[in-house]
Amino acid sequence: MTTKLFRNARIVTPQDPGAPLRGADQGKVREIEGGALLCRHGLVDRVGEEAEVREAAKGTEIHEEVDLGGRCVIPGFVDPHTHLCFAARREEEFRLRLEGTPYLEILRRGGGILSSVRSVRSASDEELFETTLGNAMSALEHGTTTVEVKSGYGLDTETELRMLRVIDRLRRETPLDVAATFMGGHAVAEDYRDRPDQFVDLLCGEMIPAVAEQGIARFCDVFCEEGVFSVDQSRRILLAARAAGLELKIHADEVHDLGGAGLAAELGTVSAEHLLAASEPNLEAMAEAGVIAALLPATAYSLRKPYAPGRRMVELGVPVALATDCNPGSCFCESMPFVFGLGVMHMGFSLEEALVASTLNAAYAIGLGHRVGSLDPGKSADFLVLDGSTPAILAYHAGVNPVAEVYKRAEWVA
Ligand SMILES: N=CN[C@@H](CCC(=O)O)C(=O)O
Ligand SMILES: [Zn+2]
Repeated sequence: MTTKLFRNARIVTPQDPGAPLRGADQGKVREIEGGALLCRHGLVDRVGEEAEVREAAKGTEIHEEVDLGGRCVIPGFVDPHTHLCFAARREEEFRLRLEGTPYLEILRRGGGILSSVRSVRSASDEELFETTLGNAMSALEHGTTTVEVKSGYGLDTETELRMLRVIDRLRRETPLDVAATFMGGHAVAEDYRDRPDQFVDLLCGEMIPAVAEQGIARFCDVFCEEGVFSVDQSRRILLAARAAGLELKIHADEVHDLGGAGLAAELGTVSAEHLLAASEPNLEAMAEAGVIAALLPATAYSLRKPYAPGRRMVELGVPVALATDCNPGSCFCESMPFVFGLGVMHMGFSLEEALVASTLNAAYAIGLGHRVGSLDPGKSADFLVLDGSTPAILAYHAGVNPVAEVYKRAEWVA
């Protein structure tokens, strides 16, 4: 382990007050011209103007100095919502959607998520890992240094556990920090199509206890949506998960305003996802309960839906995070810069608000705010060198990868 000094950078980072930023603070960042970052044992030790950092480092042996050429440095992206563990793409379905078939109609016909369930069940562990690894490495090249990954293409105990083991292998074999989420409540399994409550029984009575016993997931998530799980069924699943020691997330009001955002507030989930159709009173309730909105604009783009009311959420005081939702159906996108750009161009976020949403608040959305998401002393030295001098490059240089270099724990990884 060495001490490294990264210098000649324009550093832009949120400063962590110990909680997600919201309301007027959603865009609060620190900008340091001529900045330097002193890293020790893979952690941030000092950050500030170069002279100040050097002064503080006096007497410390610096093993390596890196000149970052005046480029912009931001914290590594945290992607707090993905389904990137899958076995096969669904290009044909994308074509169907372009031709007008709604996303939920494809699921109702046995395609969509259920088609991914069939391909995951028939893939070997190695095949599943290879595809997952490819998606994760692409995310890393686009600046994601910490990622949440959900199961949910198994829908039976054995395959859900298998997915979670693959996700755990991703954590062990790549530089990424990985948060695992159990999402057996992603759709009603085909065998249970006519008896969804029995599938909920299976989730609560068998799958959740098995996942909790193995300790391989931190969160439990559920798809609360018309034709998938009702608010009551979602509540049952989430309460069983909480009783088993899992933390909660919910896919809420993605297509219809079913009241998922209200359930998130009622249960005090860590985050609520999507929220394209959420009602204003339920968003107010989320603000009151401190639930983080994990917004997924690349999904709105891919589904050709109106974007979630991100600006309004900031006004209401809901802490906002951004994520890719990378999955083979509704949104095949592993690029946080693309998501950042959509947030700025279509959701009314300032550059600083989008930066906080995709770093610090995203870290809090997966319970890792104390370790990653900002360049504060004591946190993991995860940072990106952008191909530009300000974070504007992320939205301005569209359709390409504006991330020039990726460092994880102060090591160059991409
Ligand atoms: N909407 C539910 N789940 C995913 C899509 C999963 C899929 O289509 O495979 C989402 O968040 O968009
Ligand atoms: Zn999702």
